[in-house]
Amino acid sequence: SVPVSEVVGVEEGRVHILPKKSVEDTDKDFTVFYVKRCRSGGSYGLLWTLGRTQFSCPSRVLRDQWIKDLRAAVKNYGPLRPRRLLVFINPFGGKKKGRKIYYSLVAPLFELAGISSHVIVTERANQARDHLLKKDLTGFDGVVCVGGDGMFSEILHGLIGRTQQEAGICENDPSAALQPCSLHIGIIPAGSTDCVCYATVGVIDPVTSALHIVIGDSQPLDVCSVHQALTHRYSVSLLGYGFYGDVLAESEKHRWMGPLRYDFSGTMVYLCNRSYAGVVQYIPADPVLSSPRDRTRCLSGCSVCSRSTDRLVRHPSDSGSLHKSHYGHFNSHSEDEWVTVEGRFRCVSLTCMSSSCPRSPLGLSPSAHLADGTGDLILVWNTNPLGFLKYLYRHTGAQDQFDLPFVEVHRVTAVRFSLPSSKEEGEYEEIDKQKTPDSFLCGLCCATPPPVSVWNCDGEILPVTEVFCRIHGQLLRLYARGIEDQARHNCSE
Ligand SMILES: CCCCCCCCCCCCC/C=C/[C@@H](O)[C@H](CO)NC(=O)CCCCCCCCCCCCCCC
Ligand SMILES: Nc1ncnc2c1ncn2[C@@H]1O[C@H](COP(=O)(O)OP(=O)(O)OP(=O)(O)O)[C@@H](O)[C@H]1O
Ligand SMILES: [Ca+2]
Repeated sequence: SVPVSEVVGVEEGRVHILPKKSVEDTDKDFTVFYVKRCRSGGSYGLLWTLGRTQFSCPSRVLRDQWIKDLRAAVKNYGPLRPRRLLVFINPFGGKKKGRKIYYSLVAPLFELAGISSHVIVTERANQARDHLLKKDLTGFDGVVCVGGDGMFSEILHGLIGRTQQEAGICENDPSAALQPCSLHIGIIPAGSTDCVCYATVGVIDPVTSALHIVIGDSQPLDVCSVHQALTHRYSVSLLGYGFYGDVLAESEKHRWMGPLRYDFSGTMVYLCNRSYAGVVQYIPADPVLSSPRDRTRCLSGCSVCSRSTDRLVRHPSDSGSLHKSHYGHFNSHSEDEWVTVEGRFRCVSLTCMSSSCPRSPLGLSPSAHLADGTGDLILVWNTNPLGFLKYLYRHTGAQDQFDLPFVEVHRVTAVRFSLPSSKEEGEYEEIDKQKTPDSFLCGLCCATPPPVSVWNCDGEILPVTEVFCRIHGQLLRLYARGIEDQARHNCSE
């Protein structure tokens, strides 16, 4: 059996869609297309492909009746199925195959499902963000991003910005309760790093992602806002200072290497053996609800995330509406709720989700949740080179990277990072001014290592040191359903 919610389309005759469309127009046949699951070699989640079954009826009348009823059933069962989508393709992302991926694998599925799309192939960086901020978006049910994490970040900033503009909310105000976005985002992976796709679907596969869009799956997602002075950025996968900031800054110099630049830069930065002084403050999340060390995984239908949705609905300040952040009373946090730690760190990372990716199949924080309104703060204190290598290496397998004496992980709702006050006032500011991306690292020959790092915000450099971050529960919705548990589904190999 196939659940009606997973039927993609019903066509007259004997029809094939992928890899190429062909129609044999017969009077008594019809073809049903649906989601078919298969195991994915190596990845954590399940691959979805387009299944098809042909039916033959004794008469044309009966065939037409079947088609009509099936189509009506599909329509009734899919309240969130998109009808009209705005699609942005980054033609230069990853292996520059965005256009081909969209037109050969995704567009035919949209057509089969009766979805109309307005496609924009971008001509410059930030075009998609600017479009979402300024242009008319009436009539669209969602936005599709064909590209990698960088392109997703554009869509994220455009959509959150537009939603706040329309709601009259000031994004630069760290205490503002941000308005959740009403348009869904679909990610068709076509970049060199597709971490958000991997962490929300479990595989990097355009057809799987397109099918999640077609059937109108909905996965809420926590977003971290990062504030400094009067600027703000958003992050979903990694906000990292120290090692991850340095790796990103170094990798910008080696763009020509493609995705390999992260391994190269990672090795270089590792060999530089740096640590940075800082003061980290955080507001712990309610420990009764979950813990980053509880060894659970946020999978499709996750109960921790569902309870968080319930909290959103029940919260008295939210007037029973899902479309309001449950951190509306942020200002009511008194200073004594903040926990403060100070010292030298190899890295300070904050992630709203597990951030699993092919490089690290369980992710930066394997038990983090996609939509629980919290983030995991990982503090790696300064340690010897071998210890830090052990920490990094544990990301590649199932060994617990938090079970090390110099690593701490906290589930939090807000984080502040600042420089220790013992330093002469203004000293760091001076250093900040001198720092340019080119002189930031000079390989292994550095005589005087820089005293400050930069922040890596989902793969983009934030050239600031002191930040204030807040997790906004379920600010976004993706056309996804989280990682499906392989054990709960029958699937072909
Ligand atoms: C010994 C093996 C160590 C393997 C360590 C693997 C740790 C992997 C953790 C990955 C976390 C990814 C989080 C996602 C971030 C994305 O929003 C962002 C945008 O795409 N990506 C990056 O910033 C890109 C950040 C990329 C960071 C890659 C770090 C690679 C480290 C390699 C270290 C080698 C040391 C070798 C010493 C001999
Ligand atoms: N037409 C364009 N020309 C140049 N840059 C673009 C264009 N469209 C989008 N971009 C930018 O390209 C950057 C990288 O895009 P994307 O994430 O899709 O690919 P990627 O190969 O995974 O990149 P990276 O690994 O560098 O993050 C994004 O930050 C986006 O703003
Ligand atoms: Ca979370």
